[in-house]
Amino acid sequence: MSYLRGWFSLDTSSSATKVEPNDSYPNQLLPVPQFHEEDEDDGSDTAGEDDSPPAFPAINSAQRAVSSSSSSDTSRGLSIPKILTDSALMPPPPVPSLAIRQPGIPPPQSSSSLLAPMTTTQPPKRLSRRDKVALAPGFGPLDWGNLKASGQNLRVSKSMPSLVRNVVRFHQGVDALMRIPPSVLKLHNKKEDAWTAINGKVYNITPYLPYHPGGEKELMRVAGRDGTKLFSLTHAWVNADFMLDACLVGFLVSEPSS
Ligand code: HEM
Repeated sequence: MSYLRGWFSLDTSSSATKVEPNDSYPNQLLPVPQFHEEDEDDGSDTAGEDDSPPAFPAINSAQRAVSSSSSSDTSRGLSIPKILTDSALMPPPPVPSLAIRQPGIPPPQSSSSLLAPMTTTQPPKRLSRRDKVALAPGFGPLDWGNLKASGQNLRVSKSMPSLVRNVVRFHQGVDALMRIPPSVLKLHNKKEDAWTAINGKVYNITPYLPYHPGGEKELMRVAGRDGTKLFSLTHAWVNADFMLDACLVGFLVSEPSS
């Protein structure tokens, strides 16, 4: 208890008694706890233990001095915040009338509108120039996904020359991909036997032709040659690696020097 005595070496009894139950002391300040001399060490281990917390802020602290120097709490913004009723709160924003909105027609002008700016209601000009081809029933993106997952060998096509088919099958059999120079790639430029190279990988695009959203004609423009540039210029966002993974036949290599 000696350390406690140190804390309360000042005249605690007098400062504590200044706080009357009805005094309007600031909310933040707790009344100074009463300190009783009789509680002093009486020889037993626990009898003199005082569990009452120390005054906070400390009795002589600057905080206490400042707060007790002013009589009005509200003058220093120390009042308890009031809970506002619904009617005293800010009204909610108006509900946007999305239902009346039509593409290309400006929405009603309102400064508080949450609608997207007008520019996004028009389709991008780039897309309107494109020829999106109506695919035959059963040839949508999901159907292509199902065909890939079916386990059917898409690296070879029934329509391709049997010699080519056998070479591709042979490589598949030994789990090796072919090294294809441009001169060989060039031979595969017909619908029934169409290969193209995208980012160094050579794909058999014949099975994908009826599934291509841009149409067979456009896709055939890259048959028998490196289509990386045209592919990227048309739709760089398309993941050819994923779309055609089941059609991979080999890698494009430079022409062997003989
Ligand atoms: C060789 C691999 C190719 C693959 C895997 C492929 C795949 C795709 C895919 C998935 C789409 C739909 C994209 C979308 O809706 O955002 C598409 C659209 C299209 N593709 Fe390809 N494509 C290929 C090559 C080409 C080539 C060489 C051309 C020729 C210029 C072409 C022309 C188009 C066009 C015009 C569209 C329609 C774009 C649109 O709807 O805005 N594609 N293609």
